[in-house]
Amino acid sequence: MRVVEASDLHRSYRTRTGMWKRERKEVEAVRGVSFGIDQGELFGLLGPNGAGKTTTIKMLITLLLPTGGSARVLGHDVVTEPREVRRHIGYVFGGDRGLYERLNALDNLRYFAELYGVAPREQKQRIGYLLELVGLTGREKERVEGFSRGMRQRLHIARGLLHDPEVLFLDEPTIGIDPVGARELRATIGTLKEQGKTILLTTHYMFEADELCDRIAVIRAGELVAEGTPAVLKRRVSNGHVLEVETYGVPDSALAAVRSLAGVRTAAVEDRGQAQLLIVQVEPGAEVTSAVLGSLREVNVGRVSSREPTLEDAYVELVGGA
Ligand SMILES: Nc1ncnc2c1ncn2[C@@H]1O[C@H](COP(=O)(O)OP(=O)(O)OP(=O)(O)O)[C@@H](O)[C@H]1O
Repeated sequence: MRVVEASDLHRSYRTRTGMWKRERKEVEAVRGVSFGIDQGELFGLLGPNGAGKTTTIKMLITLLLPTGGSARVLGHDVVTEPREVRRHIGYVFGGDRGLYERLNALDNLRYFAELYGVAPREQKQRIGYLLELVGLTGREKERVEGFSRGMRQRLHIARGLLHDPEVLFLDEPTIGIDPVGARELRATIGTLKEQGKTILLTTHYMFEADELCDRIAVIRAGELVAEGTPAVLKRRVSNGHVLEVETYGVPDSALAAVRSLAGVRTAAVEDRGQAQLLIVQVEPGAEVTSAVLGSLREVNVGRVSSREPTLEDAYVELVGGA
């Protein structure tokens, strides 16, 4: 049995637009999404803004009813058995709402432990353990209003784990957190996985997904466009290599010339301070370096390098144009 199973999930929203002449509009946020997550797996759901990730998660955690299709968590239907589903899941949304600012961390956790029905005699030990897990031991007597974003986010995770759920939904948990804090949070997520939790994670950081996820699904405009391990996605989309050329002012004609070369799959330009980076996805087995440099004869060229494709390259190719 799969721990999380989404079958042809649909969700549309009715919205009203216009101040005077009110028009009803229907937005199809999720259009037939299916996937499964196995016990102990860390599954990543990736996609651009507005792709339907949060809407999908909200249906799985029983906060939103599907308008079509179905989903089960640990065998329980999210529509007909929401209480059973909630008993076994925890969720953490990025951002810093949902904590009591005037209370300290410990009292926040005590309050939510009570709310989630954690037995009184277990509360003390459980809260102590979670404070340790998220690295807030020693800060628990401080009011949340003085906490940094990273500390709040760690407290959110502790809150989501109070009732020791088997399945965790983490929606952009590292958003807005500094690199050191984000790294610590990733380590915490890794620990949870080692403990056997089944986790669904969304993130906009591709290296994070690559580092943490066993399997990834990419969603675009409400539909899944790819699914597989990070390695498979990288190979499936970009089984060649990537050539990077540092340049200073690439005219469109030169870019077009590079794109039309045999062996070049795609080429794009990214700004890097004063310079620009020309990123060329190369077909497997093709050798295009001298031809690319030939197309750039009129252009000031800096460092030239070749590298393996990253998950971000694969992602950009998958959702390109979204
Ligand atoms: N309550 C709502 N009412 C109307 N439309 C909504 C509502 N919530 C989401 N949408 C729309 O549904 C679509 C999917 O939104 P959703 O929040 O699921 O995307 P997302 O992939 O989580 O995006 P992000 O990466 O920005 O968080 C978007 O077009 C959004 O505008």
